[in-house]
Amino acid sequence: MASQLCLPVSPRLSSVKPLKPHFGNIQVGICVAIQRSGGRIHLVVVTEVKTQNAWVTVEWVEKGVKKGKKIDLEAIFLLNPALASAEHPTPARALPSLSLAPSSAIGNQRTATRWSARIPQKNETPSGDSPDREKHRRLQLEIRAQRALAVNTGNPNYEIQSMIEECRRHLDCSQLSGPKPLEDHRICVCVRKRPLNQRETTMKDLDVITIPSDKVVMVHESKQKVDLTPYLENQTFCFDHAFDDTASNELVYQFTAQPLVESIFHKGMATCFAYGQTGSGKTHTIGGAFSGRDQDCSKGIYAMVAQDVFLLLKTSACKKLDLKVYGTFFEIYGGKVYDLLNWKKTLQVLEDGSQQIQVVGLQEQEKSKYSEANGERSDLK
Ligand SMILES: Nc1ncnc2c1ncn2[C@@H]1O[C@H](COP(=O)(O)OP(=O)(O)OP(=O)(O)O)[C@@H](O)[C@H]1O
Repeated sequence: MASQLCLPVSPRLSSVKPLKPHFGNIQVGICVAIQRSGGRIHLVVVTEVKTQNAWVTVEWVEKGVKKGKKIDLEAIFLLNPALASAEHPTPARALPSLSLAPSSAIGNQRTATRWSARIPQKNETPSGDSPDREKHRRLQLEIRAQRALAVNTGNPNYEIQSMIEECRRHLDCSQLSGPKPLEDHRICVCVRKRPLNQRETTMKDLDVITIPSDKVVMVHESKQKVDLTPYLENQTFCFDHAFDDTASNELVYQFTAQPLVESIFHKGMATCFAYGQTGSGKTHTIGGAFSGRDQDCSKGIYAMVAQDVFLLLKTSACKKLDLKVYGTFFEIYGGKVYDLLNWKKTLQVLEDGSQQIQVVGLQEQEKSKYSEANGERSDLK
């Protein structure tokens, strides 16, 4: 069984020079596995071969930064025995290697030069190791190659996406915890990341947002150095709460609108609104998730607020106060205001004698239970 691994290489790595025979199949531009001092094995690209000194220079990108290292030939052959020629016998403790050769897909020097890697066939077991260990290593290499293939094939954003993933792997997540309840702020600003949708995933759009903690949003920006080496610039922004793309509407509600509901039962005034560019998830959050054209209104913040309002009304403290719930519903669209409970009647917004903004003539409806309040919105959808 043979697998193909495609890796993009940097601009300076594209020329392929044939080497003297005792260097085996090592040549500039190929990918080889190396072992770092910490024991981690990863793929790098050969950028220079020093025939006199028997070492090669390799490069790779880590945390968005290009790194390089000189490596002894012996160490390369140890991890990549298939690259060793007959004049350079494979060391006894050789690992199964990726047998690498430039693929035919060589195009634009800077971005499209690719290298293919072949996982050794089952009967190509290098000598010295037990069959079990050998099998395990081959499996690991195969998994790694397949993962790289899955991410890399045909993805023009592969290099920058890898940098973002590398950055995420190295983020200090030690302070990560679930969101904590709101402190007593008069204004609370929260941000929610929505997942990439089907179209964005198909187009292999970049996921440039990371939520490293419950209050921080990180935006990854792809930049280029003067020598055209790509690198990441990460901007961080702090908010009262930051929700990642796995957060549910319930969680968002719990840490945003729910404390406001409680405050209105203590003579407070509260406003909650969603703000964001089109398609960012305001309707999903406030109104509920869509399944095709149907919206599950019970999973939206509107419904959760209504539910809690009527629950709190039933508590003995509120019953004594004989409180009533009224709803109004209007839309601001194209600079005009429409009353959604009164056949979209156009309304005027004016300031009253005490400098309060009023939507003049807005219809108020009394609601006595949750289903009425919730049904009201569904009818209008
Ligand atoms: N957190 C999320 N999880 C899953 N899907 C989401 C999420 N947020 C948004 N979506 C999906 O993204 C799409 C756009 O979301 P939505 O319609 O809520 O955006 P919007 O901000 O209301 O856009 P507009 O301003 O154009 O009305 C919808 O298909 C929605 O189901």
